[in-house]
Amino acid sequence: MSYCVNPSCTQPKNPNNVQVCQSCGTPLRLNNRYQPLGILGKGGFGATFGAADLSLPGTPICVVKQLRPATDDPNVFKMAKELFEREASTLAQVGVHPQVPQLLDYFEQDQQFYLVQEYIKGHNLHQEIKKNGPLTEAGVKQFLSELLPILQFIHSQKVIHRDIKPANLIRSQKDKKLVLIDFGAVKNQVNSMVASNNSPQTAFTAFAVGTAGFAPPEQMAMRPVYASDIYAVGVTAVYLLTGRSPKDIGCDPDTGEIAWEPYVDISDSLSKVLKKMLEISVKHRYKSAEEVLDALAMAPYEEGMQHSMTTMITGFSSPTSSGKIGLSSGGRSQGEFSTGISRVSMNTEISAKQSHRRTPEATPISRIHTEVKQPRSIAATTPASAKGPTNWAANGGQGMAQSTKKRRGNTSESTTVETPTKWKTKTLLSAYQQGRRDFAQQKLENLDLHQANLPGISFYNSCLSRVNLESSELSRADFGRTSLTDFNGKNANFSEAYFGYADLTGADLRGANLYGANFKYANLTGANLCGADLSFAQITPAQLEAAKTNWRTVMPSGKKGFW
Ligand SMILES: Nc1ncnc2c1ncn2[C@@H]1O[C@H](COP(=O)(O)OP(=O)(O)OP(=O)(O)O)[C@@H](O)[C@H]1O
Repeated sequence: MSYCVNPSCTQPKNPNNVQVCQSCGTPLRLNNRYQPLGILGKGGFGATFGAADLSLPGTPICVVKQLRPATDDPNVFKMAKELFEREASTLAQVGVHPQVPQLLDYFEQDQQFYLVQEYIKGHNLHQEIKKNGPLTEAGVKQFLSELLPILQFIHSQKVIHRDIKPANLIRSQKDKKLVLIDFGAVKNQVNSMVASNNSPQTAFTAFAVGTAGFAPPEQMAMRPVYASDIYAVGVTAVYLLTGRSPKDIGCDPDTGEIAWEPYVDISDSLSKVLKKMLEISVKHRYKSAEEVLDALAMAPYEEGMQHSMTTMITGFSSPTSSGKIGLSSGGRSQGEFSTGISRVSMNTEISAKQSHRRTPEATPISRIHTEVKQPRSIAATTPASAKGPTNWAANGGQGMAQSTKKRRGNTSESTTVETPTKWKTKTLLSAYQQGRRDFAQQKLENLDLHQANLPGISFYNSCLSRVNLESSELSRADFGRTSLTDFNGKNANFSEAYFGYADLTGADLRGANLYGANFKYANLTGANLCGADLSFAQITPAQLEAAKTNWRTVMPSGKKGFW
């Protein structure tokens, strides 16, 4: 089929072999090269088409965005054209990032402007949530650790996206990477021009500056800043956690803030980060993607410190304000990175315990820390489909190890800990195949998992010393605080995996794909990174110094053997 790009054509569908529209006579080839096949979306500024590039072997599919300047004034048209060209070069600049569609071409035809982009095959996050249900806390953290580095990159190129929302984030079918689409820069730039010209009829039709509910107030007032994208990422994270759009959540009538907190059941640390991302005032919001990544990386430490202080003051470990129980080591609260399902079951247990326990002298602090949040019914918020095996994040509760109660020291304080399951290669692979993704706090030493296909798995705070993961698929896996000493990760795919605070002493990562991996505060002493790909990885020169690298190692800069 050939699709007519004339917006007023009444019969845009044409047979494949015709050159001009049978209904309105508009040429069906753009720039003598692109054959529009169908419409993907339509707005006031133009439309977006899927098209075949006839000039290339195999006629690959691409995306053609049409921009219509609604003007008869030649001066304004000239200005719009200049702006379009300038913006096309900006899009070309950000399109070098592998998680942004590449700009393939741009041209003008019949007084309309066209941008040609790489076509990203896959579902967007709006579709994924509709199909599989909301994500767990771990899933949302994973999402943030994937998206924020893209934001870091585009901001470093002095570009503000202005329309971040679930529908503009496609999970690429090819490599499962998240791709940020729809840079609204062109139409918004032109809109600003229209606004400054004070002649609303002159250029492209003036349209929304982002999407209502996702865009912050300063952007709606036509004053977007980098932090405007951070706000939109925050709203997107809330959508992923709740499955609700901002319009279905509502806002605080006094402050104008989106009132999302009653709809989620997440750790205090993530809640704090989201709150700051969603600050109405730019002054109080995170200023950069890096600040958010830092806050997320520090969050477990902060909770650990808070817990230690409680222990010092009350003399024993007690539940935190969110109902989680601290570990005796003073580390992070158990279950902090677990799925919503596992956390709910743990809270239930605490609630039951609380009624039997002798409460310590009620100092204000102990009162705060023994307050237990009512567990929310997961069934009320999670659709049945979310529990099915296709949901990669919401079903971590499946096959959870049994909970037991332990007495600690002579304090008679009891807590709930998960008894580590004795995992074998077969049981772990089969649990993963059945949909389980949460393998946090497990003992998995010496397992043979070579060539395993485990994308998105969470081994948070587990022990994987000497595990064989050679040539395995572990993109986006969570190895936060995991012990990976002397493990074999040769030629494995760890793209965008999280290794924050992990111990990788003596790890073998030769030839591994570590694209975009996050090594915040990880110990890489003696780790072998020869031939590994560290493009866009978050790793410091000191960490690289402590590890082994060679001329084949692709450094975060994208260059071989150079920092
Ligand atoms: N590079 C791309 N690869 C694959 N699909 C794309 C790409 N760019 C856009 N799309 C899809 O095309 C459709 C239309 O996109 P487009 O950005 O033109 O408009 P929109 O998102 O409907 O509106 P707006 O730009 O006002 O947000 C969307 O469904 C989007 O997912």
